[in-house]
Amino acid sequence: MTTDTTTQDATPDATAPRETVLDARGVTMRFGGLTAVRGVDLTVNSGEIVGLIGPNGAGKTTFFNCLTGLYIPTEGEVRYKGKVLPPKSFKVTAAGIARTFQNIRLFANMTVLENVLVGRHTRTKEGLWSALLRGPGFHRAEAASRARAMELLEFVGLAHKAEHLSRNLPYGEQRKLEIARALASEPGLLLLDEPTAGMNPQETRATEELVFAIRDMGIAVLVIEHDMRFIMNLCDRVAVLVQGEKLIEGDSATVQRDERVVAAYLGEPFEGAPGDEEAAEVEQAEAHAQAQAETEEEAAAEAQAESAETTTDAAPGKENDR
Ligand SMILES: Nc1ncnc2c1ncn2[C@@H]1O[C@H](COP(=O)(O)OP(=O)(O)OP(=O)(O)O)[C@@H](O)[C@H]1O
Repeated sequence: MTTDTTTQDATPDATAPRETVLDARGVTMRFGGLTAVRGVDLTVNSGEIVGLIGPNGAGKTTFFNCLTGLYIPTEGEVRYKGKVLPPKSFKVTAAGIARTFQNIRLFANMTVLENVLVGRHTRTKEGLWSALLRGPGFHRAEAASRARAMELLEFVGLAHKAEHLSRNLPYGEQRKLEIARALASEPGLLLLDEPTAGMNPQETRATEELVFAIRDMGIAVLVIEHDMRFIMNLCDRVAVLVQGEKLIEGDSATVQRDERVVAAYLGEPFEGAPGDEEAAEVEQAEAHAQAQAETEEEAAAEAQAESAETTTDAAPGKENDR
């Protein structure tokens, strides 16, 4: 009976009305003369896993940084559950958005458990005096935090390593720990920046299951990833960024079929693609260089054949010695 209730509570009701968790409108980010993100709109609703893909340098991480207060967008607005987000990352975390980083950012000399406890600080109500005096309130809060941190480690499969130093974990487990730490702030939206980078296929598969489980806990997910199979299996919706602009957004099948997306990934220019002319110039130069190299090779082969004819009495094995 108890188990049934828990399962039902954890699984989002597909018929329940969707709430807009994240609403980014016209987000633009310029660095001097470079526009890394241009006028991007994106929403994430409760119960959704949304993918953000695009070639290297497309602006995905910059967009994430605009959502999490690391960057203040040059233009545009980001709302979380209807409220405009404050331009400070710790306030964004307190509001309910947590993230992981492309380059893992753990406290290497802290234990696995301590890393998760750090992630709980935005949810700990005990103030400075309580912490200094270490009164009963502090001890109660600390015990509750540790219990929750252990639950989260259990959830990601790292409870047995709670007392290990985080720097001693294999790479795949460090990524899991980053996720546990992000979950420790009890977010309503989790942003994952390349969660499977450097993972083997089994670890990637396990991460897929983990993200589904996070969604089933009632947390909406926005994920950047280069592994297409992972994205297509996982996401309800996928948005594609190319050179800072949103090229297309749709379900996995629609995005996968779109020839502009295929072209952007394979590096093939599509009609009207930004940088078309430059790509054509590079192609032309490469073709020219190759033709020249072939002509030189032919000339060298001819010269070699001629010299072989004039030295017919060369000792056996001479050819190999050269
Ligand atoms: N702080 C910064 N200052 C100047 N330029 C930046 C800064 N951050 C990013 N850029 C530039 O903005 C563009 C987008 O970079 P970004 O890292 O957001 O792309 P990305 O899609 O996340 O790439 P990748 O998939 O390789 O991680 C790049 O041209 C990058 O060099």
